[in-house]
Amino acid sequence: MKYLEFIFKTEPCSEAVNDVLAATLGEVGFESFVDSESGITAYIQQELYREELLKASLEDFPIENVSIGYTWSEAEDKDWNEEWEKNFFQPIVIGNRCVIHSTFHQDVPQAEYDIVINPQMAFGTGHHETTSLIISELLDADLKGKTVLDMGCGTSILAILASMRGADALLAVDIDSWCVNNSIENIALNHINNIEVELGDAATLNRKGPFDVVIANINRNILLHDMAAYVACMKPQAELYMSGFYAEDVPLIREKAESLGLRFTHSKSQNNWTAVKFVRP
Ligand SMILES: C[S@@+](CC[C@H](N)C(=O)[O-])C[C@H]1O[C@@H](n2cnc3c(N)ncnc32)[C@H](O)[C@@H]1O
Repeated sequence: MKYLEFIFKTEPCSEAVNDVLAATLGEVGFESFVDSESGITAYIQQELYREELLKASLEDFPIENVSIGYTWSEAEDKDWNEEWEKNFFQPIVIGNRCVIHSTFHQDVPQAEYDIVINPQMAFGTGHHETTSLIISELLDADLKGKTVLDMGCGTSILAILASMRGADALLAVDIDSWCVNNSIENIALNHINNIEVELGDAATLNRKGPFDVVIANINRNILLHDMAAYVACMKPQAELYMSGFYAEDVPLIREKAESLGLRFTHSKSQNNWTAVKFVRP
């Protein structure tokens, strides 16, 4: 999947301005944000980019007297891979119980659950708040013998942990063929044999399941759009864990989930990124 890299310059360049800019960009399809000295760098899937939406959102920027300029270019696939390996991906321990590392790491800390992944271009090393929040939820959940759907699986890190915690008959789905291939590789690296991987989106869920647990760490707009399809393949008493949005988006997510008959259990946040849990009564 091709990504575009946007370098935004903000004036004044403050943390508050850059946080609001990241939230604004998230609403028009941008996925990841890196702070820089003069603003932020943000990434969007090429096919999701709409110039008119970006311009309209910047015109409506909610803080007054801020000027925002940008340049963009195509992000090279191979650079992402190298960047991850060189700069970003260090072993991480979550909840003192789950370590995530790659095959190239030495001196990996010991933990109850040891997940090895080669992320390449797929999202999901445990370093992003949204992944870490869902991992914490899965460490608390009773997954023994449960059927699990991992929507937007990325590296399949969440499905792999769910399988290690006793879940059975898991399905991992991603819209990006890079993620599907990477998931297959990671599942094999962890010697797991009960996760199926499929390329697709919510449309592929027709007649799948029903599942005891559904996980979806994607983004606010896709969750709002696809939540009905997730609920349609949940058993009674099934749990739905979602992340990929900010604390201020919870009322919207909750309103949608409750309109589909789900019961809100709780939400948890890290650096304003938020995960929620719902149950189907
Ligand atoms: C934020 S990443 C989460 C990856 C991993 N589950 C984790 O928690 O680290 C979101 C993933 O959702 C995938 N995705 C985006 N839109 C999707 C859709 N409509 N249906 C399924 N997957 C989608 C992306 O390709 C990406 O791999």
